[in-house]
This record gives sequence, structure tokens and C-alpha cells, in this order.
Amino acid sequence: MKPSVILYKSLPDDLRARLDEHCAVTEINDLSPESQQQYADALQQAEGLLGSGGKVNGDLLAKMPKLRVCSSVSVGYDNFDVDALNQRHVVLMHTPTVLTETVADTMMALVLSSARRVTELDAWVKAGKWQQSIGPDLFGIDVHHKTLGILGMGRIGMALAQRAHFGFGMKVLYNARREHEEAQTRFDAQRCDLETLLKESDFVCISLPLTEQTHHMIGAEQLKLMKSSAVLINAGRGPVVDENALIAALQNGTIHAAGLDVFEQEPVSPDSPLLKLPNVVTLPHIGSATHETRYGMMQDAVENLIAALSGNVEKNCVNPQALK
Ligand SMILES: NC(=O)C1=CN([C@@H]2O[C@H](COP(=O)(O)OP(=O)(O)OC[C@H]3O[C@@H](n4cnc5c(N)ncnc54)[C@H](OP(=O)(O)O)[C@@H]3O)[C@@H](O)[C@H]2O)C=CC1
Ligand SMILES: O=CC(=O)O
Repeated sequence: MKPSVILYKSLPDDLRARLDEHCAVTEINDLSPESQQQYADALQQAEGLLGSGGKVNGDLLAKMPKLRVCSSVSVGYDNFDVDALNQRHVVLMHTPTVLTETVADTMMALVLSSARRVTELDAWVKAGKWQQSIGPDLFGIDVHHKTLGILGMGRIGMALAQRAHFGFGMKVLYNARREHEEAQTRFDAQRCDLETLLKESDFVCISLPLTEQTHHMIGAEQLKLMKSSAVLINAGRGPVVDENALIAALQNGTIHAAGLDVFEQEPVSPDSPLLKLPNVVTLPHIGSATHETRYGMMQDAVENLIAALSGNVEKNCVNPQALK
């Protein structure tokens, strides 16, 4: 008999057909309390769960006594209670690698657009304000040959370092828990402590996961260490940065600008002061959002689920120890 799975994300027809081949699928809109109530029977029977967004915690697990595999269409898994999964011997699969280059492209886009005021000047031209050549009040800052500091030298950090080093002749600094020899050899990247990175970087780029240790890693104190000409880029997770402290730092000139793909609350509130600041480029969490990459992520998530349901967790598993 095919294992029952809950799908909480729409898939393209071919991927849905592939999933249907191997699993008895119940598709639901999301993991909201309403959906959980409406599909309580299906949740009771499900051995697999595939989707993205929404919290997977002890409460949900209690409603899914037969669950063996979660497959997330994302690399980040801060919305999963991994300890609770481990206790229940549920494995969590995710989609690293397939999205790495695309997210690094997004980060470089944020670096360039905040330094060169791309979105601000685009709005200015479209508002009919281009009557004569711009003056220094609308000039940007150079990106090439500056210093780019990376917080989190993992897969995405490495891909960003590659772009910065080879594409823009930038000096690369990084901070991570361990040394990354490959980054040093390939991109001449220098590992340094957080304080040094913040003091010396022209662009501070965050590609960190959200954990207890990284929550509010960048607050008022850290922002004060940055150059007043520096730009903060965050494409990791919003709560890595204390957003109130960031707003104050941008308003009072402690730092020059910011490029943000992620926010403490998503979607960001339309009332957020960040949306009123011309020196902030905002994106709606689109790090991996290209047709090719989102398809690749969904494909990997389907294959990850099928493999893990048959006991194969060699690739893309967050917690293989849960099987023990
Ligand atoms: N905006 C978007 O759309 C997207 C955002 N993301 C976010 O990017 C994150 C990173 O993805 P990816 O590069 O694939 O992940 P990796 O696991 O490959 O890299 C994470 C890096 O963060 C470092 N790190 C973790 N905790 C700490 C800490 N406490 N102090 C210093 N460094 C730390 C790790 O250090 P070490 O090497 O020492 O272990 C590692 O270098 C994801 O978790 C997700 O939150 C991902 C995809 C899309
Ligand atoms: O934020 C996106 C992810 O894949 O993680």
C-alpha cells in the first residue's frame, strides 16, 4: 500500500504525478489551525508531510502519530522543531545546493542595487523627475574593489564570495564557527571575528541560518561598529538582525544603507518604517525565486520524500540520527 502523505504546497503537474506514483496524497492549503481541523483524519493517517512555510512543532506532531518524514521545500528549517522531530524519530529533509547560486545572485543584486541606488533612481525616473543630469545628492557608492564581509560562510556564503572575488575584485572577509580553507584558497577570503568584520567591511552580508545563537546577532551595538558608509545585506533570516535597531541605525546615519530580502515579520507590515526609507532596498523573500530554481527545489523535495519514506536518507537529510 502507498504511504499517505500531506502536501501543503501546489506542485507542477509532472511533479505531482511523480508523487502520486509513490504516495496517497491529500493536498491541503497550508498548516493553519483551520486546515489542521478540517483535515484531522488525513493528518492522523499521514506518514509524510511535504511543503514550505508554516510551523511544524510538537502540537502538529501530536496530531500526526504515524508521521515518519517531513520534506521541506527550502534549505532553512528554523520553522521545524528539530528536537521534537528527533524525539518522535521523524526525519527532516530539505533542499540545499539546488538554490545556492540563485540566492547568491539575489544577494549580489541587493549589494548592487543598494550601493547604486537602483530602485530609488528607478522610481525617480518613473516619477518624471529626470529633467537634467543628476548631481552628487543622487550619486551612489562603488562596489568593485571594496571589502565584502560574509556572516555564515556556508554554501551561499561561498557562492557570494566567488562573485565578489572574481566578478568585482573585492576583498572578502568572513565569520563562521569554523575555518573554511576552500574560501581562503579560492577567494583569498580571510576569517575574522565578528567585531573586525563589522569594522572593516563596506558591505556586511548575512547568509546565516536562524538559530538560538544567531537570533539578534546584529543589534544596536554591532551596527555601531560598522562604518557610517557601510551597507547591510540580509538574505539569511529576518530575526538575525534586531530590526528596530536597524531602523534607528538607518534613520540616524549610523550606517549608510541596507538591502533586505528577509524581515522579522513576513510579510513585512506595510507600516514598517523600513518601507519609508529611501536608503533601504526591500524584497519579498525572493532569494531562490526563479522559475528554474523553485522547480528544482520542488523536484528535490519530492525525491527526498520518496527516498526517505523508503529509508534512504543519504542525501539532503537534516537529522539522520532521528532514525536510530
Ligand atoms: N532569502 C532566501 O530566500 C533564502 C535564505 N536562506 C537562508 O540562508 C541560510 C544559509 O543557507 P546555506 O548557505 O545553504 O547554509 P549552510 O549551512 O551551508 O551555511 C550556514 C553558515 O552559517 C554559519 N553559522 C551557523 N551558525 C553560526 C553562528 N552561530 N556563528 C557563526 N556562523 C554560523 C555556518 O558556520 P560553520 O561553517 O562554521 O558551520 C555556515 O558557514 C539558510 O539557513 C536560510 O536561513 C537560504 C535560502 C534562500
Ligand atoms: O528561505 C528560503 C530557504 O530555502 O530557506
